[in-house]
Amino acid sequence: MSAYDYDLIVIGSGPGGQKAAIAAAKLGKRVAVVDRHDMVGGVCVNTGTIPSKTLREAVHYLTGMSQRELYGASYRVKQDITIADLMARTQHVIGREVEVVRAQLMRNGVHLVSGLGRFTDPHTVAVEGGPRGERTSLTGEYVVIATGTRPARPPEVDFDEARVLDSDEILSLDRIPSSLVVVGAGVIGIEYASMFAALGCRVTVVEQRERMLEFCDPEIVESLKFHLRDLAVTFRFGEKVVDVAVGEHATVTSLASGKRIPAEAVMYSAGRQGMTDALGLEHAGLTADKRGRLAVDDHYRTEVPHIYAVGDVIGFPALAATSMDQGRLAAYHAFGEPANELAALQPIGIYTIPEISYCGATEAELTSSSIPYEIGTARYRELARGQIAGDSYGMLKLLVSTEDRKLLGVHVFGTGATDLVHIGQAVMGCGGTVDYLVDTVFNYPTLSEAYKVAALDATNKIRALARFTTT
Ligand SMILES: Cc1cc2nc3c(=O)[nH]c(=O)nc-3n(C[C@H](O)[C@H](O)[C@H](O)COP(=O)(O)OP(=O)(O)OC[C@H]3O[C@@H](n4cnc5c(N)ncnc54)[C@H](O)[C@@H]3O)c2cc1C
Ligand SMILES: NC(=O)c1ccc[n+]([C@@H]2O[C@H](COP(=O)([O-])OP(=O)(O)OC[C@H]3O[C@@H](n4cnc5c(N)ncnc54)[C@H](O)[C@@H]3O)[C@@H](O)[C@H]2O)c1
Repeated sequence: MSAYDYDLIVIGSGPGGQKAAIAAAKLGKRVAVVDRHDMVGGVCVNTGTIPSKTLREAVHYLTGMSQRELYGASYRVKQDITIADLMARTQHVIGREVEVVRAQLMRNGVHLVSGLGRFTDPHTVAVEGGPRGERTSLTGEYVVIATGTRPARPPEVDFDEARVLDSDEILSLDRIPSSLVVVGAGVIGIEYASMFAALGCRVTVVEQRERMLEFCDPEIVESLKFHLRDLAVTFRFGEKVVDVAVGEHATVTSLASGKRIPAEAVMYSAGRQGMTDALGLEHAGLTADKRGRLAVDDHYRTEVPHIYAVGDVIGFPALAATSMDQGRLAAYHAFGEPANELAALQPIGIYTIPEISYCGATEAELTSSSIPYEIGTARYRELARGQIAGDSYGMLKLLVSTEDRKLLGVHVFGTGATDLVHIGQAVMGCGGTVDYLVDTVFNYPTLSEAYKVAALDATNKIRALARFTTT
């Protein structure tokens, strides 16, 4: 008989928490997951990834954006798109996803305990605030903290849930604003900026840094900026917001440079804060940094060996995909189950309109490491599938080692980018060369054919160089 109620208590039911719980349950362990009744599935399902990606899909479909190349600039699936049109799809998908999470936990015998968890000692979690106000206390041999993050709110800004909003509240807007200031050009800011711009809203993006999405390929970021400017987005880089004044019908955002920007609404997407302040960390022997994040070792173990932390609460890369694997690996480590480390090669997908995705090295990284490479490019407009889909701006770029012809990086912009990237990831993961892509037959007409076109482009350039060198 164990001295504890559970072998594992997981705090937070987002991607990290879910996978930690299910991995432990599959090993025959007794597991409880604690989360608020209305947050099953975490930030991912309720306020973050799933709503934003469904909203994007609804915007993309209803605005007819992807078909305008074929049917003209005035093409729309629906003339007056309302917030209700957009939210109907979003709420439907959230509801389904919550059910999927509940069913998966239930059929694996994981107990879902409603409320907020707080340590009272290193092995005990008190749970308060269930739907009927119940309180309970659970003990566990191991604990996984997967409490994620919430939007960071600068203290000097008055968020009013109507005109000055964070990225959670943007989902409860009661109408599509005619103009919007987006503060912060991180991934969240740019994804929402592109959605509102596609809806015909005049968007101004204010970013204190000189550039946006610095980790991406600059050529692709330029293409995105070009597209967004074309949709009436204004960028203010190197500018800091110092004040937001709210009137009855509008807001005015003041920048440190003295500029003032009127807009119907303002959305803050200026980073996120770890959800650790209400966890009673002091009773567990833990401390968080000033952004609420917890430090872990290579096995996701905190400084208290039986307490693990996974997902956004441990910081970079703060993605749903990585959080899931961290949760699984934490549970395996706790219960001594052998597991491989995660592959170092991880993709990035940015669901702007149009979307961006990449995997592997960027040109800047290769240049600074003095690794010689050649570029192979395919433009969607030269692919039959690109023409059929009406995507004339998309592109795929391969970075190929001129020394051993290995694929070093793949960067995609346009339709299907976040799926297409995985072909390049698989080739790179297996140490493949550009010749594999040249020698492989792709379905025709597909966007995947871009790999072949880009591979031929790269090999033509490498051959030209080889001929020059040998003559
Ligand atoms: C707008 C937006 C868009 C995003 N888009 C993408 C994307 O396209 N792709 C991608 O990979 N990632 C995306 N992300 C990031 C992704 O959502 C996160 O990486 C992921 O949700 C983190 O998972 P997690 O396991 O840390 O838990 P989270 O999903 O953050 O959930 C944490 C859970 O813990 C609960 N919790 C907190 N404190 C307590 C407590 N004391 N007791 C009990 N429960 C508690 C919360 O209620 C919440 O349900 C996006 C995020 C946002 C905000
Ligand atoms: N597609 C995806 O994978 C996806 C989508 C959305 C979110 N996410 C995750 O969510 C995390 C958080 O995203 P985020 O965009 O909120 O955070 P972020 O920290 O990446 O970006 C915030 C930006 O706001 C700027 N900023 C802060 N204060 C400002 C001010 N006063 N004036 C002007 N600019 C200011 C910062 O310089 C920064 O560039 C990301 O790191 C990412 O991991 C991923």
